[in-house]
Order: sequence, then C-alpha cells, then structure tokens
Amino acid sequence: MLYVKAPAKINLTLDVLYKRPDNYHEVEMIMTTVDLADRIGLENRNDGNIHIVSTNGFIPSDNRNLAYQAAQLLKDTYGVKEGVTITIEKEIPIAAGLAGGSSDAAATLKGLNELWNLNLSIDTLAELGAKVGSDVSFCVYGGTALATGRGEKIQNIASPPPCWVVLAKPKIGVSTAQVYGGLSLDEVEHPNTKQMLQALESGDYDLMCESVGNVLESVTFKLHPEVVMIKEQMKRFGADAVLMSGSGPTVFGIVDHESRISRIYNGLRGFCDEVFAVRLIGERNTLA
Ligand SMILES: C[C@@](CO)(OP(=O)(O)O)[C@H](O)COP(=O)(O)OP(=O)(O)OC[C@H]1O[C@@H](n2ccc(N)nc2=O)[C@H](O)[C@@H]1O
Ligand SMILES: Nc1ncnc2c1ncn2[C@@H]1O[C@H](COP(=O)(O)OP(=O)(O)O)[C@@H](O)[C@H]1O
Repeated sequence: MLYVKAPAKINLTLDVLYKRPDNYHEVEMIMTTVDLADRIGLENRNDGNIHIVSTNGFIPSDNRNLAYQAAQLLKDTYGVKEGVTITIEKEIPIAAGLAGGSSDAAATLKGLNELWNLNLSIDTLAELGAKVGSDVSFCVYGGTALATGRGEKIQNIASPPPCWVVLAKPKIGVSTAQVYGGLSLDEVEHPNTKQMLQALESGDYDLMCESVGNVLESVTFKLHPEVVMIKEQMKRFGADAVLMSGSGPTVFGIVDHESRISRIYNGLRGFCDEVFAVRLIGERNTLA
C-alpha cells in the first residue's frame, strides 16, 4: 500500500473580480496549507476497477468522489489498464471550505503517478487536477500560493511567518456553488491582496493579520448566522486575525505563539464539535 498525505488549505484572502461567461468566478486568492490531513492509501488492482473505501460514511464512494475522478482521469488520459483501491482516512471536515475533497484528488494524482510509473511532472499533475476541480491544482503544489483564474492558475509565494491556527467548523455544511451563486459584487468589501503579498514577502506578521479578507463571508454569513457568532467568539478568545475559509463554514484564527492557542481552542470547543489547533505547512510539495 502506498500512503499519501492530503492536507487541508485555508484562504488568507479570497477576492472575486467578476462573474465569467462560463459561470465560474474570476478569483484572486492567497491560499496556504495547514497540518490537518486526510491519509490516502493506494493499492493496485488487477481487475482495472477503481474502488473507494472510506472511514467516513458521508462522502460518496462512487464516481462523485473527487479521488475517484482523479484516478479515472489518469486511466483515461494515459490508457492505464490497472485499477486501484483508494482508501480515504478522513480527518478534514467535509464541505467545510478546507478543500478536503480537492486535496484527496491531488494526493491521488501524486500517488498514482508513482504507483503506475507515469513519470508526469508536478505541473502536468496540476493541469490534470484543474479538470477535477478549481482547488485541485493548488493542492497538488501545496505550500503558499496566489491563485487566479477560477483558482487553477498557481503562483508560488512566500509562506507566512511562524504561526498557529485554530480551525472551528459549525455543524452545517455549505455548497460552494450556492455561495458563489449568492454573491453580489457591488455589496462586498474587497481584501487588499497586494498588501497581503507584501506582508508575506517581508515576513510581517502584524501586516498579514491586518490584510486577511474573504468576499464570500458576506454570502455565508447571511445563510448561516452561527458562523458570525463563531468569528466573534474566536476574536474574543484572543486570535490576532479571524476569517472564514473559502466558502465556509469553517472559521480560522491565527496566533503567533503556541502558548496562546489553548485559550482559543478550549473556548471554541463549547460552540463547535470540530475544532483543531494546527501549524501551517510552509513547504511546497515536490514529487517523491
Ligand atoms: C471557494 C473555494 C476557495 O478556495 O474553496 P472551498 O470553499 O470549496 O474549499 C474555491 O474557489 C472552490 O473551489 P472548488 O471547490 O474546487 O470548486 P469547483 O468544484 O471547481 O466548483 C464548484 C462550483 O463553485 C462555483 N465556482 C467555483 C470556482 C470559481 N472560481 N467560481 C465559481 O463560481 C461554480 O458554481 C462551480 O460549479
Ligand atoms: N474525497 C472527498 N472528500 C470529501 N468530500 C468529497 C470527496 N469527494 C467528493 N466529495 C464531495 O464534495 C463536496 C465538497 O467537499 P469538500 O471538498 O470536503 O469541501 P469544500 O469544497 O468546502 O472544501 C461534498 O459535498 C462531498 O460530498
């Protein structure tokens, strides 16, 4: 069995520039990887089938699973005869704004590249990933990046200075399509992406905390007011920056010292079942 780690992401900024004719939204977002990960196991099958086994009964085990789609895409594109059993040990909350499914797909692409001896470059895997979902290319590279286009154009950037992150997910799940669909661009406050880039480039923790912003908050907050409450609690317990990740509903809080995490973590556990205290993963992926 080959094991591959599939970490979650958070969006430090998420801006939407306009709605495109293809119904996607042109975005500009800064994403970074956090140390909360699913574990993907890959084992060859002689019957040519793709088979999903998961520790979590709430994700699809058929061709709606993004890891399944990634394996199918490799089989179709490169005429692979082998099949694969994909085991997904789920740690990342589902439909949470943390790209769990996208990261499973990215890990599957990287792992099968090795298992099936395809010798594809990381750029090729990222291009293939974009066909599975907008966030998959970023997940192939990991680290910290500026993502543009519909999210699939990736530019590697400096990672945040050392810090810790508390993630809190309320019991609801949100549909990304519904959130983008509910966005009205004349009502939002756009984040300052340039300022965030400067903050990361210069390793300026305070400026980074000042520069977080996500236009999708306006939509998810209206749909689910409990997310606003979690954001307020996170601030009250002392986080330096607090933001919803992606389309939500997960809210993250940043602190610069490990000793400050437990107050926020313990405080939030009273409101949410799923709370995690994690490090950021600064390093970009290379192929094994
Ligand atoms: C909002 C973000 C921010 O990182 O993350 P999540 O909240 O899903 O984690 C992403 O843009 C989500 O990317 P991903 O979840 O891969 O989206 P996709 O599967 O490609 O698209 C799902 C649906 O979202 C909408 N969509 C997605 C991306 C985009 N740039 N514009 C859109 O309008 C479209 O309606 C699309 O049909
Ligand atoms: N491997 C997977 N893990 C989680 N969800 C998956 C997976 N494959 C498909 N999905 C579906 O994708 C949807 C979004 O899931 P996820 O990637 O966890 O959230 P998000 O897009 O908010 O980051 C869910 O409704 C789920 O049914």
